[in-house]
Amino acid sequence: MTGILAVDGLHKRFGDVIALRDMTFDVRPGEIFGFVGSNGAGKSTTMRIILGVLAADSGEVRLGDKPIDLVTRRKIGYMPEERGLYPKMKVGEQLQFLARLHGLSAAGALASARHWTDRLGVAARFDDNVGDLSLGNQQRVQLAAALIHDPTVLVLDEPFSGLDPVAVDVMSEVLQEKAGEGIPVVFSSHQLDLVQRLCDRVGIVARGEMRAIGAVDDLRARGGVTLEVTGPPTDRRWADGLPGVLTADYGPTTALRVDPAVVDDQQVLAAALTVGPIHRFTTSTPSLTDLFREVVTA
Ligand SMILES: Nc1ncnc2c1ncn2[C@@H]1O[C@H](COP(=O)(O)OP(=O)(O)OP(=O)(O)O)[C@@H](O)[C@H]1O
Repeated sequence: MTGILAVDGLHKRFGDVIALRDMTFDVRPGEIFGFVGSNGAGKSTTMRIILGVLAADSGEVRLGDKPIDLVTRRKIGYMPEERGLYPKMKVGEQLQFLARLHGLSAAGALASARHWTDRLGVAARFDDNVGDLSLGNQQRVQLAAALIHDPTVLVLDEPFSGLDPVAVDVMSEVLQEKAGEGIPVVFSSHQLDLVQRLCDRVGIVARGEMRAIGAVDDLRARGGVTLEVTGPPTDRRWADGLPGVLTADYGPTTALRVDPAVVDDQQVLAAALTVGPIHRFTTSTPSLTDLFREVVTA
């Protein structure tokens, strides 16, 4: 049993730059947690501290109930932002070498290297030097390197950057599979459509601080719901004063910001029909991208 990965109150300063202020979140077993934020927000710094590559000025990282130490850190599968493979070493040799470092037997290391290169679609490159692979294929090998020792936690810094759509699908499937085995999975990404699709929960960071955290749908719902109505004449303020209608932006398509707990969409539709025919009536919630913009620019 892995337990919760808890990042608790991390502070980190580089000279005058405050990289992290009270960075706090947790990732539960079986959960995929998306870590998003603008460039320089502090994602890589947080991940490096989790891995112990960097020390925090204060705060703590725990796995289960215990502060993370050298032994528990070895159980983490990590994909660093600066990809750390040796370009002149063969794919298979490199993976076996990393597996042996994690304590696997020679036979176990070979089996694991074969398994992951096959699973990630780079089996044909087993005997090629890493440096001769395309960047996307190198990234698949980098993921294999993170998985080679059957980790009980996954911490991946921008695993999707630069991947083609097929590789994105393979990477997504593997992350879902590992979460399905009950391990905590955290990854950073700027590809918010992917984060929205894959993650159970998401944390949005800006300037070293966690600004919003929660299930993607809950965060989106917090951003409000908009009813869009196409059809009624634009000069009639037909929605003013209806229960649950917060603002109304009249036009060829009228956008109503509504409180979903109060509004009755059928009442809104009936009110619209009193002034003219309705051609379209839809509900929309903000995307993760809308929310991200709002949070990081606040
Ligand atoms: N070794 C370092 N020395 C000095 N400053 C650093 C160092 N590492 C990070 N920083 C600074 O700390 C802040 C956070 O950087 P970090 O790399 O964690 O951001 P990030 O969210 O991963 O960004 P990106 O999305 O661009 O990768 C930035 O202002 C960065 O310049």
